[in-house]
Amino acid sequence: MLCKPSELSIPDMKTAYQVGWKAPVDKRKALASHLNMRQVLEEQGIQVIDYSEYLSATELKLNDQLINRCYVRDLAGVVRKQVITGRPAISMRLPEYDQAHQVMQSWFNPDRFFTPNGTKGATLEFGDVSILNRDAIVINVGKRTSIGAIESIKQAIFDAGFSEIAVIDLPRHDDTMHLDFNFNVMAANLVVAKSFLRFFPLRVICREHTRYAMFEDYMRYHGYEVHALSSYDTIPDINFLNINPETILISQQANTARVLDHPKLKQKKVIKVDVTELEKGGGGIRCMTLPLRRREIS
Ligand SMILES: NC(=[NH2+])NCCC[C@H](N)C(=O)O
Repeated sequence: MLCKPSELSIPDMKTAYQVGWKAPVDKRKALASHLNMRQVLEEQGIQVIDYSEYLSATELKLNDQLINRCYVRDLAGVVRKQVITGRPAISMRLPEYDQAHQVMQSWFNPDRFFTPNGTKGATLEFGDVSILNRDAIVINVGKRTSIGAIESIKQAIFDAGFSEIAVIDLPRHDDTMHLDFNFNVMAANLVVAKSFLRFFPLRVICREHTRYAMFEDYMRYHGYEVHALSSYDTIPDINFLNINPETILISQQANTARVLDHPKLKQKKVIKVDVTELEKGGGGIRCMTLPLRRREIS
């Protein structure tokens, strides 16, 4: 699932600063980048849906003006066959979460669509969630996602067949905001992470008990080597999308010589796409894509 960028341009640096963006944005350039990314995904055999195309004219009038609407990753997540809806930590994103959830709800069977009954203040943005394998899911409770939200989705995750929820608590800075600014899966046996994650313990919640594990030990336990980066350009380098197990879709701005410099990535097919204008809003390709259905791998 995607959503085209807003109909509003961000005219200058002062405005960009006030809305939490890095730079002014030209809506025409943003749309062109989006359509280009959409085309690449379709060429790769992915069925693409833009939720805004399912909104009524009145709803669209509002949606068109929501500057963060292209960052659909945060809205919801699919764990196995279960859709779980998110809840934003910043109120300017509330309308788009609501609208997208309403559209999505009409696509899925009610027993596959779970809206956690968020206890007060519980927030859950799916840029903070990463599925490691059939057993384990990693969630960052940092700047955007709260520990209370984990309580409300824990049972749904276990019911979906997972046995571990590994909770990390990353620094609450802009460049470490979501898990996917710091960490991403690169291959069946490789994850990329900013090197500072090495110092963080994870709280691993299981059905019956809780244990602690250091980040790298935990990854190793699940068969992943950590490709640790000590220098990086956060969004383009780390916020890429795995289109399928063989192919990575990454920003043109990414330093691929650095990010993809690993023996386990020699066979990887890498597709670069120019999303520079869209990255100015503080999100990258992963943030701009919400995978709903994935191919089962053996
Ligand atoms: N999954 C992500 N990293 N999303 C980034 C969202 C950025 C957006 N400007 C926000 O503040 O919410």
